Amino acid sequence: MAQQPVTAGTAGPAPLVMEGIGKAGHAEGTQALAWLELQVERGEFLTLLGPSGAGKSVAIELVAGFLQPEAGRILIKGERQARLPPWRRDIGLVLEQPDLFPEMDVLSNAAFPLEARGMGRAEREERAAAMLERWGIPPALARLRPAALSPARQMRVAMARATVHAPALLLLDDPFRALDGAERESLAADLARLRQALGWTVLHAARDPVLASVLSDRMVVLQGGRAHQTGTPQALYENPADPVVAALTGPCNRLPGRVLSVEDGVCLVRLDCGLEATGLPVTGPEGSPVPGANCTLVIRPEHVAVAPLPPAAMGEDAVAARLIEARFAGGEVRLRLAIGEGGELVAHRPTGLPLPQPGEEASIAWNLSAARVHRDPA
Ligand SMILES: Nc1ncnc2c1ncn2[C@@H]1O[C@H](COP(=O)(O)OP(=O)(O)OP(=O)(O)O)[C@@H](O)[C@H]1O
Repeated sequence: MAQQPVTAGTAGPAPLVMEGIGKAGHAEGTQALAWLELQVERGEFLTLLGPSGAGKSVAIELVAGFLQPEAGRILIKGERQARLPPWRRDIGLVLEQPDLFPEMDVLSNAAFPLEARGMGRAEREERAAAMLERWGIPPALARLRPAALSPARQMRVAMARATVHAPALLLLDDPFRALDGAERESLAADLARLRQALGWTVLHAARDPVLASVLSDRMVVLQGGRAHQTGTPQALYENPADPVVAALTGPCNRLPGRVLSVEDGVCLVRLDCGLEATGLPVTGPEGSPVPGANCTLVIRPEHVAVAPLPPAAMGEDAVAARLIEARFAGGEVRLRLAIGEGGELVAHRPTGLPLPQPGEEASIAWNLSAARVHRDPA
């Protein structure tokens, strides 16, 4: 009898639901995950973003079935997974290392999930060869052992193996981390293109916010084993819930200060370095600044303009600054500036603009409407 085509489904329950997941950590009394709740929708690319030790890998391993939660439940396409071993789950999995079977050739590696599901040799090899080609592995490499391939190509074979059977859920535990810049960009571009074309649903764990933002529909910032903030990459970048999320989602300046007044949705802050910043928008009820509260002003480096001019020549709201250092970084220059008394700020400016020299008089003009003020925790 002809095999059913292996394609992603189009209807039914969410590919992944994690409900109230708790998992004890290695150390006594610690929680690797504490009440993690999330749902990945069909065709969605969701990234768990967080620092080392946030619980990203534990979350992936729980979904894969290598670990069991002490609390909560995991459903894949509405089906409870508690009693299912990893090989019975409707998933594909790629870890930081390709972990290919060293004794099998490239084609057999990529065909393995189809073989495990009972598909005949000719058909599974045809499908695996097609998936390898989609991932940029030409037929000429099919009969080689994985060790004969570069690490980047091995990762592509691992991607083909994880997707050849069109799993309900593709689990990626930071497969980009060990790759160099160009390989990483190229693999990410292929992943973005293929998952769009083939409708894959992806749960991805990452530390690099830029790569995660490019790939993801939504991101969950994991901190201390909990979902700290969830949103689109842009929403998290522009409106982080607190300075911690701000720092995890991209470069930012975090300037300590005190709220002087709050009126009509904007506040005035006196920074610890002596400068006053006014016109700062008050966002969200959580951590909203109140007069007298200690706070942190968060501003991204691209919202700080720098010029080799005295403040009076730069504009009304310009602030005197002194350049500490400037570093060329491709399309931008990264500047470190001293402001006020003991304050420091990083600015990223497009290359080609006139910039001050180290030690020279300069000014900054910051776009405070793009800054955020967060009340410090009590
Ligand atoms: N199998 C396990 N059982 C219980 N706790 C674990 C297990 N593996 C890791 N942990 C603990 O869970 C916490 C989260 O670890 P995890 O490896 O998930 O972090 P991570 O966010 O993936 O970090 P990284 O980015 O460094 O990979 C750590 O405190 C770790 O010691």
